[in-house]
Amino acid sequence: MASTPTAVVCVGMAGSGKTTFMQRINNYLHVNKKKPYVLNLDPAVLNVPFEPNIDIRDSINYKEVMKQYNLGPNGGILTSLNLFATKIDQIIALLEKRANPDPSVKTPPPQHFLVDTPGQIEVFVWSASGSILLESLASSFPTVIAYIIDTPRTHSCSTFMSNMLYACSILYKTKLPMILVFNKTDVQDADFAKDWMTDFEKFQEALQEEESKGVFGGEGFGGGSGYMSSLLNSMSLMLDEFYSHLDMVGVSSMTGDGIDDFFDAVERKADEFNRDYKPELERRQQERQKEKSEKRSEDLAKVMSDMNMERKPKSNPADDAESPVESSDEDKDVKDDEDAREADQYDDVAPDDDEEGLKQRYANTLREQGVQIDPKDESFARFVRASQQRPG
Ligand SMILES: Nc1nc2c(ncn2[C@@H]2O[C@H](COP(=O)(O)OP(=O)(O)OP(=O)(O)O)[C@@H](O)[C@H]2O)c(=O)[nH]1
Repeated sequence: MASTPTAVVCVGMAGSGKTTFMQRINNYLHVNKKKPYVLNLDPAVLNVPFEPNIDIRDSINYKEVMKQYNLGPNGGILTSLNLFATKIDQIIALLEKRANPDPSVKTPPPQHFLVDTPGQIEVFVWSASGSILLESLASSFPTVIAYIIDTPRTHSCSTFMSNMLYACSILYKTKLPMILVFNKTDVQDADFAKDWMTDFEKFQEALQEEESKGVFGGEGFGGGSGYMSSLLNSMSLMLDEFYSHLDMVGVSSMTGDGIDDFFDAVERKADEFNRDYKPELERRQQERQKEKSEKRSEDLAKVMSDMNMERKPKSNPADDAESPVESSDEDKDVKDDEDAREADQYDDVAPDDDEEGLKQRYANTLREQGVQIDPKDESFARFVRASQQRPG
């Protein structure tokens, strides 16, 4: 039986090598005769070095969105994603069709959906449309986040910690299994990262070394403060639990090194998704459904109670007092109703005013404004009309 394809969503900071990594894994799967299905969700990318099956740029013109909505680059990407998210049902239907093709179709279904996302990581991860896209994917397929990290730029303790905190925030936001992909290992080996993630003391040693050399903060920041290093120390302790939920791999998108390890990690994370995340996802969906239906019943109850109030028969004066302006007495003339409604717009009567009292108040007000009117002969609507025609 064909297994359900796994969706691999690549996120990472601008320049971390996401697109190059996508190209590499796409190529790897083609070579291994496991042709993937590829989605590009970056509306602003000029050239994609692979052939996406679904491309946001085919349906959304990012430059036109910026022009029409008068937006800057980030607003343009966000709005494009929002517009694209409105089509998510069609996209998922298409992916499901790909995953379960007609038996007459010769080509085997893909085992992976590869998803490239915008370089502005926060636009995707923290936007409503990003959540909709991820949740919709995860409701249908095992979904794994590949967080791409620029290894040479993460070599100092503080940049490493910043990156880990970002990854942590993505994990808690998406609630999906995550693989940390330390990219560009042809330039900088990722062993240091593995050490720091598995051995707290090694991270502390590196921290002390950076401090003693005066290169704390890396890349020319120099110095640092005692406060910063103790903060980093505590954070690395706190992140210990977070690291235990992650898989990390070192790869080079340039040379292809480590890509086997990456797909091993994808398999492990897909199993983890089915075992741990899926039940949780289903529980959350059921909870949301329950909340929705409770809210609907609450709203319905409110509407019903409002209707009851309005529909109270005018059988005794006490009822009249409750609804001074509008009366839905079945026998009442429609014209009267219209008059009452018209007057209602201008009315700020206290709940215990009766109709006569209301007329009198209008008459008094109009008289004060110099309009002479006999309240006994006039409907509310005429009062209102008169008030609109009042002198001055
Ligand atoms: N040496 C080396 N360079 C890499 C590797 N992967 C990517 N690069 C380079 O890193 C730069 C950024 O790569 P991209 O793939 O465009 O990065 P991106 O994250 O998609 O960038 P955005 O489109 O801005 O989000 C390019 O110059 C790549 O050639 C790698 O494994 N090794």
